[in-house]
Amino acid sequence: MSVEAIPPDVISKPTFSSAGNVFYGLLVPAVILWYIYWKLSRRHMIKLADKLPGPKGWPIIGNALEFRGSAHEMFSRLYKHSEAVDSIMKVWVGHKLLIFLTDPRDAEIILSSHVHIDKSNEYRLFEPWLGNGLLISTGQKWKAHRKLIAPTFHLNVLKGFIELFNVNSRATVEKMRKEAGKTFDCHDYMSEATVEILLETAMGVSKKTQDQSGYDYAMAVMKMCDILHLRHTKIWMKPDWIFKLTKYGGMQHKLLNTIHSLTRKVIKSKMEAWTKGIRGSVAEVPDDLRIKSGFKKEDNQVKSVVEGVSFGQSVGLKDDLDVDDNDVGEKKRLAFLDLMIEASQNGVVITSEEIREQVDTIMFEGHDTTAAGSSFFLSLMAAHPEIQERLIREMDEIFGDSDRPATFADTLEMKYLERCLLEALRLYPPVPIIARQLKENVKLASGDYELPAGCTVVIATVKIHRREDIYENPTKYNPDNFLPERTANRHYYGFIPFSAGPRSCVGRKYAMLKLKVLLSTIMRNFRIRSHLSERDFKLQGDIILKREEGFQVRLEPRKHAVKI
Ligand code: HEM
Repeated sequence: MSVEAIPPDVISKPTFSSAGNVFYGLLVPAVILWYIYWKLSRRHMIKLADKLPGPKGWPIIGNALEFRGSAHEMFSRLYKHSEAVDSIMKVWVGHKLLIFLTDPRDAEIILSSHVHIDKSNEYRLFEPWLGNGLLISTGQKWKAHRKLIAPTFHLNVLKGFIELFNVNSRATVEKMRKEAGKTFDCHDYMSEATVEILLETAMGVSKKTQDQSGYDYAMAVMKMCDILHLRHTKIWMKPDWIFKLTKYGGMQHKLLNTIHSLTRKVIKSKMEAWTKGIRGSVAEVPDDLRIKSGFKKEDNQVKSVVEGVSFGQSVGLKDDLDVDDNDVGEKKRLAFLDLMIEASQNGVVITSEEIREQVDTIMFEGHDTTAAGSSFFLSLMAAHPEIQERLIREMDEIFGDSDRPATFADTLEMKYLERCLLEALRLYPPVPIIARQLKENVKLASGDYELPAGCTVVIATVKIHRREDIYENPTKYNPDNFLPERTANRHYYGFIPFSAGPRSCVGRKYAMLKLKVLLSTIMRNFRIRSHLSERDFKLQGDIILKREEGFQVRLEPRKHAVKI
């Protein structure tokens, strides 16, 4: 029979099925061989992991199916599993071993160490965005840059930002006033405000000279976080070559253009000012505000121990942000981007590419975290009217009917606001987990467990903050949890919204001071209302903790509103 005589469908079928057979015939043994090789090469890790509690998984994929569904579903599922175990839980995601820790004594072993400071592999996905900036760098580079950057967030630098915190907080109140009476998502306003405040303080440029608004930047960051979260939780999205083929690869490319174009403009405009001999922020402070808010001598006389307690840190435990003023020479007391540029002029300490990476890092870490923290704070005020009334009384005691801007001394008087804020960061820590890659085995303090080298250890801050043995009635929003007598004997690692130890947050004092000025300005002008209670919060354990349904609130202008 000639080939032409065979009908086409008869020819194509066996050809296709034989190619498929060959493919599957090779794939299945390849996967089995890889699995055997992996089991043998990781037998030490697997042996130690077998002794740890955790949900049962499947061969090869492990517990990867736990990470299906929306960010809220994933968060709730993992949270539920963690309730079935004591203070440690292992999860296999394919061949990756994640170990969640929820005991403050174990968190201390990891976070206080100078050995376990390497970020886990998951942070690698941030590289196209943040390069090798402070958040993900390691070794000598991290050490040198941390030493350079930490002093730029010293309290003496921050006190110089108070006027700009006020100017921007008032502008935010003015924008929000348009929403009075309507239900809206306050997170959008908080994001824009925190980006613009960073531009005008740490970066020292005027938000007016940036033709792209802080809002566009903040929205691009939010979408980037969604993509990164997707890649963290869906194992097939991890290899770069697969990711680039998906629609998300193209989206990431566009979002990074928006993000990097803002940071490039910021650096360019700062460099121009620098070459003209201008140091410090070029942002405008209206004359009347400058005169009224001018520095009081006593602001500078606040002892660092008061500042230590006031900023939510335990007395006696100091880190590189708590250096005495005498240790920080006059020259070093420059704001972040001023100092970066000065250092780069000397050539050796930091290159211009490294400056770009650090600016991207500070812009991201400095705005999304505080936007989430302030949005949770406002949502909680709406959900707890009696707490809100007490806070408003404190505002009235400090400011009376006056529309004067807040001074640094005022922020120290905001004791109840501080407690409300710390309690918001306890129940809803903007960074809900912290992950590290272990280079060596680690014995835990909470039980007879040993973590194997090579695993990813995840400090579950959000769970530590809700432990019954640390907080009475732990899921209740109760600002009195931060009364001095209650914090005095608490385990230091029982409250770690800013992490702790050598890789703790460099921006924590900046964050607290800025939030006090921003939130007090809002509370002097509005009462916050909502039809939702705290039980309705659907948490989304993204890179940054958020509410899936958005931060819906309604504003009720107060009688003695601050005049703008
Ligand atoms: C409420 C606000 C904030 C919270 C809850 C927060 C929380 C944290 C946490 C938990 C870490 C450790 C992350 C990890 O190890 O994976 C961290 C690191 C960091 N934060 Fe913040 N942060 C806040 C605000 C800020 C601000 C305002 C800035 C800068 C202006 C900032 C800059 C950084 C940087 C650069 C790091 C990396 C430090 C290092 O690895 O040496 N953060 N932050």
